[in-house]
This record gives sequence, structure tokens and C-alpha cells, in this order.
Amino acid sequence: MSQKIFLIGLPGAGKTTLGLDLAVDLGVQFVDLDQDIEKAEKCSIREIFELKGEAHFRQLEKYHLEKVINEIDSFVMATGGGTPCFFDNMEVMQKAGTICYINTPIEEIQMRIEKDTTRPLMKTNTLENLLDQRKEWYRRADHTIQKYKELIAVFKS
Ligand SMILES: Nc1ncnc2c1ncn2[C@@H]1O[C@H](COP(=O)(O)OP(=O)(O)O)[C@@H](O)[C@H]1O
Ligand SMILES: O=C(O)C1=C[C@@H](OP(=O)(O)O)[C@@H](O)[C@H](O)C1
Ligand SMILES: [Mg+2]
Repeated sequence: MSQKIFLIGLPGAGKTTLGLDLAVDLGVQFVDLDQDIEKAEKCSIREIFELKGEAHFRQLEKYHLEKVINEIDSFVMATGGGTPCFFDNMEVMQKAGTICYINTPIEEIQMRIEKDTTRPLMKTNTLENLLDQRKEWYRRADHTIQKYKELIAVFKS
């Protein structure tokens, strides 16, 4: 049976880290949407933002989200922090499978990513602002979790 799982949440919430663990435990393919885009474009996310702008990145993000949904039967996908908030991406993910919001406290994310320069939006935004803009989308997830044991419990129960 097809199983498509999407992890959403702020940059640094742990989507990539927890997503990989979940995919291994469920025995399905892991897809990191940002890494997919970087591989296809032969360019880092930071460079795409710098050279082509955010609007272009959002088009690529939508294109690759739909490509994975159409081409891969079962997967765990770590989306980018903004993926659910653009175009009809949230509806597209809702129709295709199950969405989990990784609700890591902002103070914890801050400690994790303060020295990370690979996340372009963090140069011009605070985590508080991003959460304020995005919480309505994040709230629409099927499940909200903080720790890995809660995430695995959703799918192993
Ligand atoms: N549960 C965790 N405990 C401690 N550090 C974590 C945890 N999950 C992720 N990290 C670290 O936080 C940073 C951001 O995690 P990442 O998985 O890249 O987040 P996202 O994909 O949501 O942006 C990474 O350096 C990662 O090693
Ligand atoms: O929050 C965002 O809009 C973004 C988050 C990034 O992914 P992470 O959430 O993995 O950092 C990446 O998709 C891009 O830099 C934009
Ligand atoms: Mg990530």
C-alpha cells in the first residue's frame, strides 16, 4: 500500500534529521525536497536564492514536490520550512498522504542553527516572525509532534 508522509515545520525543526530516521524505520524511501532541488539544479539553495531569487525557488519547490508525489509510491519527505505556505502545496500534500508538523520550540531551534549559514531566509527573518506568518499552515497538519518517539508512534500504532 502506498504511504506518502510529509514533515513540515520551521527551518531547523528537525525535518531532515527525523525524516531520515522515520524512513529507515518504516523501510521506505527518504526524500529531502531541498536536496532534490539542489541535485536537479546543480546549485545550492543559498545560491538559488542569491542568483535567481525566492520567487524562482518557490516555483522549483512546487515542481519538485509534485514530481516526487507523482513518481514515487511510498516515501517520507522532509519539506522546506516554507513549502506548505506557497501556492496550493498544502492541499497537494493533504490529498497525497499524511502531514506531520514538527513543533520544536523556537529556543531550541535557535541554539541548533545559530552558526548555520546555509538557510538564506534566516538572514532577513527571525524564527518568531516566520512562525507568526506560517502557524496557520502548520496547524493544518494531520499530526503535531515534538520528539521522534511521538512521530514513530503515529505510524507504528
Ligand atoms: N532531535 C534533535 N536534537 C538535537 N539536534 C537536532 C535534533 N534534530 C535535528 N538536530 C540538529 O538541528 C539542526 C537542524 O536539523 P534539520 O534536520 O536540518 O532541520 P530542518 O530540516 O527542519 O531544517 C541540524 O544541525 C541537526 O543536526
Ligand atoms: O523556511 C523556508 O522558507 C526555507 C527553508 C529551507 O529548508 P529548511 O526548513 O530545511 O531549513 C529551504 O527550503 C529554503 O531555504 C527556504
Ligand atoms: Mg531540512
